[in-house]
Amino acid sequence: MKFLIIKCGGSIIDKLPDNFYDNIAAIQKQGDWKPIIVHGGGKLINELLQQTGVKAEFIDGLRVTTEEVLDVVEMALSGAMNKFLVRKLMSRTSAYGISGLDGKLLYAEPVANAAKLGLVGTVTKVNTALIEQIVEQDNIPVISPLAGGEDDARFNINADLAASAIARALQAELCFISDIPGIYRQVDGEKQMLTNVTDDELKQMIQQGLIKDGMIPKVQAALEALKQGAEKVTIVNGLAENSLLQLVDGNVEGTTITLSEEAYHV
Ligand SMILES: Nc1ncnc2c1ncn2[C@@H]1O[C@H](COP(=O)(O)OP(=O)(O)O)[C@@H](O)[C@H]1O
Ligand SMILES: CC(=O)N[C@@H](CCC(=O)OP(=O)(O)O)C(=O)O
Repeated sequence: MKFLIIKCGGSIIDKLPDNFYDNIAAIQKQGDWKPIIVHGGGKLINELLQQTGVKAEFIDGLRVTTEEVLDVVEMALSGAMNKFLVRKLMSRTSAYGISGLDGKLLYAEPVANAAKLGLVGTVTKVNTALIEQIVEQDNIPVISPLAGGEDDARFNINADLAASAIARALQAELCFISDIPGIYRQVDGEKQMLTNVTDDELKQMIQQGLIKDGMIPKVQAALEALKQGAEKVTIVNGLAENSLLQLVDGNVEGTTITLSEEAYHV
């Protein structure tokens, strides 16, 4: 079974065209690939926090998470965002919404700098059997990035990193759908969209400050997947017509991230 992890960012979910969901259903029907959705919802979390007067702070693209913030994160991700996506797919095929907390789908430990980030976790275990069971029953799993932990702990997981952990555990292909059509390099005010980029180039771009904010965990997630054997990770323009069907046909409209030549020869 070949799995395709499609990570949908909260920045774009409300703008994705019907054709995007049609493509997911078509891919499932074709049968070569088993699509799995992992979603974020950062934008909605920000809006809800703003309404309650809590300030949203980020360190390198990760949200500083207190218990109070985590209540909102859980409500937004495992509630509204998850069910929105399930409904979109239900009219085309069968989908099963599940939080990473349920059935220990995602198990995490506190992140290294928990002193600053609070209740943010690093995924240490993925219940692949549970995901496979959902897929075998012809459901598309729709996963929200919350995780359980020791005792009754719960963690906020950046959705890009959750998608990468799931992709690694299932040896799956990973693609990101975000509010940008790909990774760009901005030099002297001019934006250049990159069709192909290597891990070395990305590391350099982070150092140069050319990759910022939410793109940092996305790139980190991509590099982790590549290190663990993924051939390529893509950032796909979800607004383009038939973007996902083109992806499974090997034509990416967006950015393809691969390991550098040197890395292949290590
Ligand atoms: N070099 C870059 N190329 C593309 N996007 C970048 C880059 N550096 C920073 N970004 C930012 O990353 C954002 C995408 O991350 P994020 O807002 O977390 O989206 P999502 O909700 O899809 O995960 C873009 O909207 C853009 O502002
Ligand atoms: C730890 C952390 O940053 N968690 C994220 C989880 C949601 C997310 O990643 O949503 P996007 O994919 O829309 O960015 C957050 O609280 O915003």
